[in-house]
Order: sequence, then structure tokens, then C-alpha cells
Amino acid sequence: MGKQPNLFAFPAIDALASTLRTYIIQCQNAGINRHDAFKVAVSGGSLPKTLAQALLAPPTSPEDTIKFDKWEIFFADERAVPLDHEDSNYALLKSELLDKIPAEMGKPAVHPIDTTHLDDVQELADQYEQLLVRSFASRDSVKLPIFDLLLLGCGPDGHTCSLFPGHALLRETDAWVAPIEDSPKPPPKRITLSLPVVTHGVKVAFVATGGGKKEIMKKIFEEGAGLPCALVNEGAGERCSWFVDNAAVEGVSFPRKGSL
Ligand SMILES: O=C(O)[C@H](O)[C@@H](O)[C@H](O)[C@H](O)COP(=O)(O)O
Repeated sequence: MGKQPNLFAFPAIDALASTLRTYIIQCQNAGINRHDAFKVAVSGGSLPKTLAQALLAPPTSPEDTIKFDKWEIFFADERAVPLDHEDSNYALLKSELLDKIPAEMGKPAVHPIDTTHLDDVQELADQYEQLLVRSFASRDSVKLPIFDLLLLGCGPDGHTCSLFPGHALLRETDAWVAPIEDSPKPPPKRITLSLPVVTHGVKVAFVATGGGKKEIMKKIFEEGAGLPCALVNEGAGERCSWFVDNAAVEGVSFPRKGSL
């Protein structure tokens, strides 16, 4: 049982956002205690909007404080497009969250991709890996970068980051950041953290909402079936938590957790 992920289900997004906030603050404080920084990787999709709802809410106590000055934000996956492109995960995070952070909450350090290499996704991935190497110490001394938290979404096919079901990238064991040129979800050219990096995070959190997710949630939690999200569940075990609404897990027989 200790190996199982934690499943938190909520009647509505408001309650989900407020518990997600508490969870993120716990991860933030643990990161600051460990290395005076909170190193977090984020995905695109619907996540940035939910994150904004969770993080920009007014604090309810002195402990309930987001310390953006200590945040270092990396991208769990990114599309090979300019940073102001409508498909850019950076642009999405910027418009949904970063631009809305009031000055008194501090300013996170944000690490977007280097867009001089958009035509060559291998180079784009290598550059982003080098950025991680500089931030997480040298590759010789660190086998994998260990994020304090990875905040991820779950696609309707069970993908996460840009790790898609049945794709050869799922077997990547060496690279920290890998290119993909045939993403089934457009746009096709992207880079993504590799599965070992995702599963080695101190904590890994998924956010999945809406009835459209219920069939894939059943497969992930009841069958596994080698789906990328299920592989993260297996690899990260109890370090992995899912924040979902009831609609997303209707009919899914997996024990829900009552509290953090
Ligand atoms: O770049 C991307 O495409 C995203 O990072 C992707 O991995 C996303 O997180 C999932 O597709 C879930 O998306 P939703 O939250 O919108 O369902």
C-alpha cells in the first residue's frame, strides 16, 4: 500500500484549488529547508489556470504563504515554438499566472526554452538539459535532477508531459530532456522531461478535472496498461498525488485519501 499514489477527489474546482495550494506550500517549504529554493516543473494544458486559482488566492494565515522569490520554475514539456506563440506553454503560464502575480508576492525565476534552436528539437532538448545541469549541479555528480515538485496534467489518452502511450520515448533512460517530432497532440515538435526525471521528483502531482477524463482515469488506476501516467504512478508511488474532481473519477475504484 505504501507504494500507491494518493488520490484526492473534490466536488468542485474551488476545493481542489485550496487543497492543492496547501500541498504546494508544503512542497515549497520542504524545498526551501533543503536548499533555500523551490524547484518546480510545470506542464501546459489546463494546469496553469488551476494553478493561478490555487496560488493567487489571499493567504488565510501566516503559514499559508507563497514565497515566489524562492521559486525556480522549469517546464516539464514545451512546444518548439516562439515564446509568444499561442502554442507555447511558457506563454500560457505567463498569461494565466506569471503576469498576475502581485509585486508583494515576490517574483519567481522562470526558465523558458532557448528559442534560437527551434528548427532542431534535439538541440533544443540538449540546451534545456544543459540549463538543468547548471541548476541541479554537474551531470557527473548528479545522476538525475531532483525537482522538489513536478506539477503535471493527464491527457485523454493517458499521456503526461509529452510522453505519449506506446512511444519509444518512454524507454529513454539516459537523457534528462528528450525531443519528440511526432507528438500525436499538436504541435508535433516538442521537448519533454524523460520518465526517470519525472518519477525521481521529491513529489509529483497531477491535476485532472472533468468528466472527459473518467475513462482514462479508470484505465490508469484500474489497469495501468503501460500508460505514461500509470508508469509515473508506479515509479513515484506514494510520492505521487492526484488532485481531481469527482467527475474525473466517477466509477473509478481506487481508494480516495481524506486529507493531505
Ligand atoms: O504541452 C502539453 O500538451 C501539456 O503539457 C500536456 O502534457 C497536458 O498537460 C495534458 O495534455 C493535459 O492537458 P489538459 O490539462 O488540458 O487536459
